[in-house]
Amino acid sequence: MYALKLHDLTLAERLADMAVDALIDEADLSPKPALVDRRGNGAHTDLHLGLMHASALSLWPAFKEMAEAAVEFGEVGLPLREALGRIGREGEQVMLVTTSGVNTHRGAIWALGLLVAAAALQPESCTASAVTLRAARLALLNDRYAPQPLSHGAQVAQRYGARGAREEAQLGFPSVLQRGLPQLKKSRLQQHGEQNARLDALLAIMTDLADTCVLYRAGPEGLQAMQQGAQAVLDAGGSASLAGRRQLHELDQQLLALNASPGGAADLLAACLFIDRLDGAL
Ligand SMILES: CC(C)(COP(=O)(O)OP(=O)(O)OC[C@H]1O[C@@H](n2cnc3c(N)ncnc32)[C@H](O)[C@@H]1O)[C@@H](O)C(=O)NCCC(=O)NCCS
Ligand SMILES: Nc1ncnc2c1ncn2[C@@H]1O[C@H](COP(=O)(O)OP(=O)(O)OP(=O)(O)O)[C@@H](O)[C@H]1O
Repeated sequence: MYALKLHDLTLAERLADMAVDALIDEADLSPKPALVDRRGNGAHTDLHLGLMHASALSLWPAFKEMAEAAVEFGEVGLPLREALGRIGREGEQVMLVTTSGVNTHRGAIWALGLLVAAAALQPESCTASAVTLRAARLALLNDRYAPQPLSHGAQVAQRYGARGAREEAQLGFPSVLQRGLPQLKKSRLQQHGEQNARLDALLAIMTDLADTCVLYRAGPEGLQAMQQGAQAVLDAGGSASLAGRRQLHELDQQLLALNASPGGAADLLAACLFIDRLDGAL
């Protein structure tokens, strides 16, 4: 009887494992303000934790296929970009079948798909800055086959001129590189515990993000409440401190009252956890 060893997995399989792990860790992290977590559904009537897990697992083949496409094409270019677009759209259909039509991970497929492909292109060069730069170069290419639906993100981009998921990737994930990852490392160094460090990373992302989920559901008022409330938690000492926890509870209540779920920030936390694990892992 042989046990399957980690290094028996292909590069694409290991990257798909890491992407799904990041999604499950994000979903499980609690207490996240107004998001689905171990406590409940947050501001979502149509989501729950089991659905987030099932959705994350259903995306494993899509992430694997994206990594395989990157290995096959071997360089950043339109053929790879358009293959990723096709696989991403197919992954979205699998997600929607799994969830009976509910959007659980649309933004996550986009962000993690690009990052998985960027990692597979050059596994020996997977520092945070190297992998986000390659992901940005992929995101900048125009997929000729992408449909142009009037998505929630497109609607608030028109209404408020907000920078959404596409631009965040095209800029090389500044919310992850400049906010999430530094805060994750800082809170770990302060011995705040891994769960608190991850919550602090999510809050750091929320302080500055134009989260189009929040803008669509609650307008600029909701976005301001999210950004300022997240900053208040960090200023009070972060999620590991009692004062920070009180602020976090207040932020949760405020965002729930506004129906303002920061789904974009949650996706970027998953991206942050993925990148954090990538460095030196391949
Ligand atoms: C670019 C995407 C995310 C569409 O973006 P758009 O803003 O138009 O759509 P939508 O309103 O549905 O929002 C997408 C999701 O992004 C997340 N998000 C919201 N705000 C932000 C933000 N500022 N930064 C990052 N993510 C965000 C949220 O989870 C949101 O639900 C993507 O779905 C897409 O275009 N896919 C096409 C298929 C493709 O090319 N796939 C490639 C896979 S690598
Ligand atoms: N833990 C989480 N809880 C809730 N949303 C999350 C979580 N993690 C990631 N998300 C992201 O949030 C998005 C879902 O948010 P939302 O329901 O506002 O999207 P929508 O489909 O645009 O809006 P609506 O629900 O109004 O139809 C998904 O794209 C998903 O990637």
